[in-house]
Amino acid sequence: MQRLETATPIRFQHSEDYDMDFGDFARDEKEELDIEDLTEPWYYYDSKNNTRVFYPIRLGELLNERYLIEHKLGHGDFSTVWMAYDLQERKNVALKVMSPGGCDENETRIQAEIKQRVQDKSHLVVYLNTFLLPWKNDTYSRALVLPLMGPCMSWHNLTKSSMAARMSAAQQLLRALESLHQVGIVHRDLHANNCMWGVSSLQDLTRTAKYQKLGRPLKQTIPFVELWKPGELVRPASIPDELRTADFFLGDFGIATKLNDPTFQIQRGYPPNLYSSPDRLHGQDPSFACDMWSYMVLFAELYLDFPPFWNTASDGGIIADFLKSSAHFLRSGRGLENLQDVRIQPNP
Ligand SMILES: Nc1ncnc2c1ncn2[C@@H]1O[C@H](COP(=O)(O)OP(=O)(O)OP(=O)(O)O)[C@@H](O)[C@H]1O
Repeated sequence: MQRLETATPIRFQHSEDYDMDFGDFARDEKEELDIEDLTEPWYYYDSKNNTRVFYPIRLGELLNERYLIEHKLGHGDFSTVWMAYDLQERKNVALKVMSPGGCDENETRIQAEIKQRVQDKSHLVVYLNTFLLPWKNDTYSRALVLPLMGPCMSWHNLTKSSMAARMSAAQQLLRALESLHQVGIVHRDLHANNCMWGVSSLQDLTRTAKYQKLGRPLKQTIPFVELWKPGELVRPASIPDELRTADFFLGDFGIATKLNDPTFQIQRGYPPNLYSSPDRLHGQDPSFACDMWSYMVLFAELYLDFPPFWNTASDGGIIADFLKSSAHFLRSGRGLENLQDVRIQPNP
């Protein structure tokens, strides 16, 4: 069996974790397309014409002499998120590795503020630790060590949840927002991908057993870019429903800000249109109201299984969408068939 070689001797929980099995490389073009469909685009790693370059990482790499990268969890516009095993504390964590010059400074600062000032953090995904990863020049990528979460909110998992579980999620999310607003923090990016269910502990499992539950990683070397260190595109883990818990969390504070504190710069950025309050499009200052608008969209989604506005590009815009979804909702539960075809002329 091939062994993991590192400068410092490391201790694993299970002898088989010394194994170098970190998933499978794609064998053909179809598997490469499967990966590319679900991962960050390769050109995010290219420093040419790119202001937010991603830090290349590969499975099996040991970061900060402590975090062994075992799987991929997801990515955003500013980061990649990996499942890692913390060899020091012997637990699974999520590592959010942010590209320099994006929202990294703001997210770290807001998270520090949350850690220090927010009383009830039980529904917020707040960092456990943070460290810097050096590039070959004087640049650094900031990594946040986060508690490992389950899947994001999606139609797929809502349809498998009882109404009681969905309303409990709505209540937990409202508590998360309340605890932020109490200290003057506005999230500004509330949407389904930033809301996550909890996950049952994978604590005592070997890496092989974790791969059996989450799917074996499928990976390819980052193509087309001349990298300064090795890196891989990895298809994210798929967390099965049986591992999802009823706990609900709010994460991603990249564009959050603190009201009435000029030392916090307002980051550019919006949630997806579906969740964005109209005042944002008119350049209004951040307020608690913009979070509450997005919260009500999420609440409607939790209640109905589908978002209240889903087709804003269609004739009639957002008002028509709203009426269409109300009609759909009323028809499904209360038998008002005639509301089916609501059409409104676009406002000139
Ligand atoms: N603690 C966690 N545990 C498990 N998965 C996570 C965790 N944090 C983030 N993820 C996954 O990684 C994805 C990207 O994370 P996040 O939204 O924080 O990145 P981002 O770069 O700030 O994104 P955006 O472009 O939306 O601002 C999430 O949608 C989620 O799937």
